Amino acid sequence: MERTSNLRIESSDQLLTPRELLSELPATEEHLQTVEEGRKQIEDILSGRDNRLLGVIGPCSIHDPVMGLEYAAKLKELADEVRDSIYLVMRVYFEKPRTKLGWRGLILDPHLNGSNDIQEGLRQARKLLLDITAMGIPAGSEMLDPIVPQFIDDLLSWGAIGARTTESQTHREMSSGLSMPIGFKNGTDGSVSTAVNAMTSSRHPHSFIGIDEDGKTCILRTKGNDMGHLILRGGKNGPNYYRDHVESAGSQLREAGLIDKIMIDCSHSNSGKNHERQHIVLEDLVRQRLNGVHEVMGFMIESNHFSGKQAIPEDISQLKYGVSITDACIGWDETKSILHKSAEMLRSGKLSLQR
Ligand SMILES: O=C[C@H](O)[C@H](O)COP(=O)(O)O
Ligand SMILES: C=C(OP(=O)(O)O)C(=O)O
Repeated sequence: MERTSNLRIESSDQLLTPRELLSELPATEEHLQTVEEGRKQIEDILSGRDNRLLGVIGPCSIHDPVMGLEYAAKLKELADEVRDSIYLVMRVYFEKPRTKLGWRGLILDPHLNGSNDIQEGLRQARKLLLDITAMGIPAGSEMLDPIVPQFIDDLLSWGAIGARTTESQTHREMSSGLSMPIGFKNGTDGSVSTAVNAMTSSRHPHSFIGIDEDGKTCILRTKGNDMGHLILRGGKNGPNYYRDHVESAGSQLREAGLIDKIMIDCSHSNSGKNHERQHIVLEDLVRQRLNGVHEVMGFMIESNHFSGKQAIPEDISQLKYGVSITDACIGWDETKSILHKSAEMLRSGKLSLQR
């Protein structure tokens, strides 16, 4: 075997098991109540029982848990202020898929220096989710590595499958066994049918190879996830948040017998990767909703303490506080202002969002 196998494996280090991490950092009744309440509110919005918009909002990626927690404290206040028209879930993204190469997120590389201390990354991620849910804020995250959910998914109220992995069999199977509602992004090429196919697949039971709480390889047999939904994020030919796109996607979903409530990603290819355009997308989707486009059920916004982004400096101590190290985000002042104005619009039925 040594002659033909593992030829490109440099080394392998044993990781603590999910059970070990969960007993080191256990969820209490308080955490579980936040998670369950978040899932219930999201399910109500997806099933049309709750008429509010769902907003998944937060940094493109978490690179500093302290900063993430400080963001959560601000979000808590804002969430309470807009709660009557918008239900907010914090975007707590720990894993980054990359177009080519780049920093892969807090779980993979918590020290931001390529040392890839994954065990510490998992610990920091779980600890932050405990701190956020203890504040009563539901959390959502992209599910990228199929082993990672065993370490953190008890603390998540919402999950996403990203544009680069919506077509992946592994991610469809994983989603079929996840306990929370899962949003599927359309493909990076703009293909909505990729996500519709993913939703169809993940609604059904699957059997695949995974790990259990003790890290033992096992056959996981899933029940299927009936809370899959579509996220329109634009594609290589431009945005896909306009009314025509939404209505056409809605028809595709109904034809496939799937949930026809759609989340619109205000960032990525819907903003042309220009964070300063996210408010335009938000205004448009709120207006659509007020004009009776019932498919629009929510939005995603990339927001941080301060706007823009920064490259990771050689000397990590030179990082600017509260600025994204992945996609550019809007800052907190703009976040507050556009969410308040959206909430006001939804409340009063007015069709314009003044900044
Ligand atoms: O939201 C995150 C990014 O858009 C995604 O991870 C791809 O990033 P990249 O194109 O910079 O690699
Ligand atoms: C990677 C992301 O988005 P997408 O999959 O749409 O590129 C993201 O939301 O962080």
